[in-house]
Amino acid sequence: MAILEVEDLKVYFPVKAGIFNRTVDFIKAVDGVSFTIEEGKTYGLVGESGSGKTTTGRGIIGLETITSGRVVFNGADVTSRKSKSKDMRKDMQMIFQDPYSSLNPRKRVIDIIAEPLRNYERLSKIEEKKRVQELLELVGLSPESIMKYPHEFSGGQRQRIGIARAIALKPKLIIADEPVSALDVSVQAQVLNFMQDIQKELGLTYLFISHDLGIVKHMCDEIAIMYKGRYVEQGTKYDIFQNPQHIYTKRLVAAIPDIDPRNREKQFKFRRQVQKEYESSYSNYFDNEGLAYGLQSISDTHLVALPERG
Ligand SMILES: Nc1ncnc2c1ncn2[C@@H]1O[C@H](COP(=O)(O)OP(=O)(O)OP(=O)(O)O)[C@@H](O)[C@H]1O
Repeated sequence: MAILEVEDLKVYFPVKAGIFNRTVDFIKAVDGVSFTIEEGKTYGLVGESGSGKTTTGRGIIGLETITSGRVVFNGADVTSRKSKSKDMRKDMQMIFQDPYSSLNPRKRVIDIIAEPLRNYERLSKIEEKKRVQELLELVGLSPESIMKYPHEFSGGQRQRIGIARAIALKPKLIIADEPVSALDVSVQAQVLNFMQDIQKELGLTYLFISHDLGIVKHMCDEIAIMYKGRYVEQGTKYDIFQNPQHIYTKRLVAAIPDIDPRNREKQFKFRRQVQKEYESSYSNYFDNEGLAYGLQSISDTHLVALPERG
């Protein structure tokens, strides 16, 4: 069953200028994005900085005003802020990139994690403490940490606190925006594996936003590649990694480092070949403004932004 359906989502930011502060242009941060996420799956949104990934996530959850398009969550239209019911706000949560700035440094762990509970549930102080301790245990932190402050934890532990807060209300969908990119490489894998464990345990669905194709390969069932607010390609993990069709995707895939030294020569050749193809065939893949074309379907699961044939 589809838990999230996004149809032709656009989020434009006005550019203002002059003494009258008039809108002279728009930044098309998200420019017509459509996708569906099935319950229990992880859908990856990949792209370089500024491609519109974060704005897509923020638009869906209601942190950014949607210019046009439709968002359907669990069968209900939640496109506008007003249409987002209390249940929807509970069922859709976001994990942010930077565990250092997203946790209030002046609040104790108990207050950070209990905040969503206080907004939505009426628990006694004793029940609340018990729930927060259970959540801490679930994310692998000691229940005794409830009186500590964020600075007393490492980066990986802080992200676990952010995750505990996000799962406190037992949401259905979590939008994870670069959840490990602020962490040391050594703790990234731990947090990612832990996210997969709780996904199974709690039946969560993830919209997983990342610039790192290697991480997305590890985490996601379906993947979309974004460039300047538009999709260049969407498909299953196999479609994107074994059969990339858009030159932009090919470049990203070719750039993933292969840790096996025996593959180095092969990878180097592949990279050179892709770069040549990029230079010689750019106009086959991007329009006059350097934007991706509309998506064409090349199989049941695989969409590629190509000029219309004929
Ligand atoms: N509030 C805003 N006002 C104006 N422009 C914005 C705003 N938020 C984002 N943008 C612009 O929209 C575009 C997309 O930004 P967005 O943060 O969604 O990209 P991203 O792919 O998530 O990149 P990053 O990984 O760097 O966050 C960028 O050009 C950005 O400067």
